[in-house]
Amino acid sequence: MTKSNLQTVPDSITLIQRVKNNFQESILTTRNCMEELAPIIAQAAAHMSQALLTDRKILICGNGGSAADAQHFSAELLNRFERERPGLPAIALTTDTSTITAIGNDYHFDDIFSKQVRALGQAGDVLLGISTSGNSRNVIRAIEAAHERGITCVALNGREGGEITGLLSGHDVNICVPGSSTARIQEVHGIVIHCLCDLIDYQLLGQG
Ligand SMILES: O=C(CO)[C@@H](O)[C@H](O)[C@H](O)[C@H](O)COP(=O)(O)O
Ligand SMILES: [Zn+2]
Repeated sequence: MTKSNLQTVPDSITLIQRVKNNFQESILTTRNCMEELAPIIAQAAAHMSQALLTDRKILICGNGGSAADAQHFSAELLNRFERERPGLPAIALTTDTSTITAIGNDYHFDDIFSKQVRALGQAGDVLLGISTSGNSRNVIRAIEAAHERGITCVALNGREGGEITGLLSGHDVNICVPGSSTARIQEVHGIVIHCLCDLIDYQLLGQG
């Protein structure tokens, strides 16, 4: 973008008001789904704790900001959250550029997660698939691959849940954040991820 493409810089009052609008929307989106999502998040955390207590693991995938969320969650599990504890087995399927580029190049970008799920997943693991639209093909394929392997799926999605919602079955859990803004949905996803960490630690270690 060149300088001539730029609009005149708005005054700081306008900028401050925009910041406040962002905060306001984020607060509303979060408040609107708290009651509805709390029991669903608890259910997802129970599946994850059960997997971890039986020597299974958590696999996580998503694109863009959700790839960052996948890595955020795996880091909290592998290292620690708020309390001292041994590391917990979790793999963000978004990090190995050699694997991702090889699969994307030789097969299709839609397969970058599903091939890893088939290679690494075991029955009893949990897959956390993150997508604000619920329509990302590579996350959809990862869920299909997880089902083939007897892996429980937790979908962390948004809007009306997209295609992913229709794919879920059995013990799968659908954590769907209503709203139309990807950014606002992602902000709630951040809280959900920290709730999952908190509940997993509580179920594994008891009251801190
Ligand atoms: O973080 C953002 C937007 O806030 C973007 O990087 C966003 O995650 C990407 O456009 C993703 O590809 C969107 O995918 P999804 O959430 O619909 O599955
Ligand atoms: Zn983002």
